Amino acid sequence: MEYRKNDIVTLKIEDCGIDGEGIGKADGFTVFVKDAVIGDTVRAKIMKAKKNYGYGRLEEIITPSPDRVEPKCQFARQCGGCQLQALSYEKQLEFKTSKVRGHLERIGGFTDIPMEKILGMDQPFHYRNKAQFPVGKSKDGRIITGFYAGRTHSIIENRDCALGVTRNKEVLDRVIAHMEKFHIQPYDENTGKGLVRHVLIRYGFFTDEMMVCLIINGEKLPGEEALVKSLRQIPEAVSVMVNVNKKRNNVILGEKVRLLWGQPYITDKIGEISYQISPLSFFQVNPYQTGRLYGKALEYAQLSGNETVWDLYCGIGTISLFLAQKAKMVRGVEIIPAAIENAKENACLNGFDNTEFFVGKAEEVLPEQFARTGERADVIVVDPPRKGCDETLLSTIIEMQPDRVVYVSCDSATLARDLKYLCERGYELKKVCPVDMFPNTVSVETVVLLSHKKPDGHINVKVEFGEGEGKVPLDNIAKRAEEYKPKERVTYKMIKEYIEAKYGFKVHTAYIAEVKRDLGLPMYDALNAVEELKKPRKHPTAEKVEAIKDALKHFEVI
Ligand SMILES: C[S@@+](CC[C@H](N)C(=O)[O-])C[C@H]1O[C@@H](n2cnc3c(N)ncnc32)[C@H](O)[C@@H]1O
Repeated sequence: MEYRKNDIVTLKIEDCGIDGEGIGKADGFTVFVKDAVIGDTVRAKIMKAKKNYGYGRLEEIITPSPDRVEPKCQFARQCGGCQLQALSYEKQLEFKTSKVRGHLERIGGFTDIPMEKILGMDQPFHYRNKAQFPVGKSKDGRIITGFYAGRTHSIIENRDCALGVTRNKEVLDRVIAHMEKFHIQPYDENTGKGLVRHVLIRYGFFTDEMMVCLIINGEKLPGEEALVKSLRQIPEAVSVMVNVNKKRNNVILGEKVRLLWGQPYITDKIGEISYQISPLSFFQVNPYQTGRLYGKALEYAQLSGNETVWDLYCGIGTISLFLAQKAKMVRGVEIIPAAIENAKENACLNGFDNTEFFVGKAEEVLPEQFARTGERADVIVVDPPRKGCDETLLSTIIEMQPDRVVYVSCDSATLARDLKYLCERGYELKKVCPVDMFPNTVSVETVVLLSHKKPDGHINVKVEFGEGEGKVPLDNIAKRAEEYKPKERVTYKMIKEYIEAKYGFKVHTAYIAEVKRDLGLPMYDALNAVEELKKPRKHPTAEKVEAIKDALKHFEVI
């Protein structure tokens, strides 16, 4: 049956989408319902309808799922941060495990997946060591801070997020009081006017050191000394900074930082290793789980002390130093120069002399170094951003033939794509362990061990097809051929329709092509492609990039 906009449907929710939305069917018509969880029976109003599927707004929970729980945060439904707070933690872990498994099966083509039990948390709240609160104004003109409502830039006022540290509230109270006292205006995205854009707070869970950094649309903040005086009353404060961002875009941090008081970093520990973390550094946000994640990477690396290891996409050297405890030599590569400075400092701070760090793109540094020295690696660890590894890098790994590859991933779709590449060229999937770094959200981290298949000789096998003893039945071949049949081609039109239905905006073909290119997906030459563009090409906004990636995931392209 086909449904139209504004129709009301009753559904049993049977599945969970990649963004945590409930999925159910009404007379064969699939409906995605935000805020519905598996096991609920709900009434939903169709907001967008396509031929076979639509998007519904939750109107009523007729029978709640046995796995439904009361969200800890009163803003859980409006806020874009926690998509799964209404689902029991046990079921969240099941959802994440099946998300990873699904990607490995569908995108990677793996069948027997050596999956370990997901590493979850005992207390899945107040785990974030970093928070970035946007600052704005309420309808009645008050200065407010909180979080953006899902897929919008309107602020839900909340100084007490259930995922952040409880100290955040005191910092925000003091910053807002300072802004009111000195008549400082929050930044307005629409006009580009106003000063304070965000408040960034970082907290060292194992050292109790706190950094407060105000991101401002200017060089100076009125009453800087008074602000420092106020924030210093918080016993954990060790650093007060400003970050200058005058650009009119969605990127939170600018490049320039200025110290107002204290030290330009906080220190925190993971296991036995100390790290200095500055406002711009990438550092995992869940320190409890980070130790377990890195511990798993170290376990998979199987180091005895004689190995040469590369840690690619190394950030401030977090995994590198963990590995350096047990390896002969660790070489890290990272694109951000400041992070490499931190990595070197962190190596000194912890007394390691068996590390070396390179600034640059992993896909350029590794082939260059391999060509220059010819030295192979015993183990290669990769921890790329969501888009996964560049193909040049993967082909260099194949050439270098390390015994083991440990892949740490924050996006199981691109992970599956990259594993397929490596496993088609001599590697074997040995272990997969999902780690819940972000409870109550749909994200999941995964650690994977691949080992190199070393042929120890050749045997000749004679195969006879047909029926009868010792013969391979032709049915099996037909079955396998069916499995390998190419999937329906996903067209740009399908992607555009999906995005318009789900997000309510249109995306240009060129934008889809750009995202595909960035993800390293195969591109086909357009017949009408021109060599030079008359006008420089515009790029999609972050919101459109996310929508396109979502559509590519939906159609299982990634
Ligand atoms: C997911 S983070 C991992 C950082 C680190 N391993 C950790 O656990 O803290 C990915 C890192 O890759 C860096 N990066 C992004 N593209 C890169 C590239 N092409 N080559 C090297 N590093 C890159 C980012 O700056 C970021 O620090």
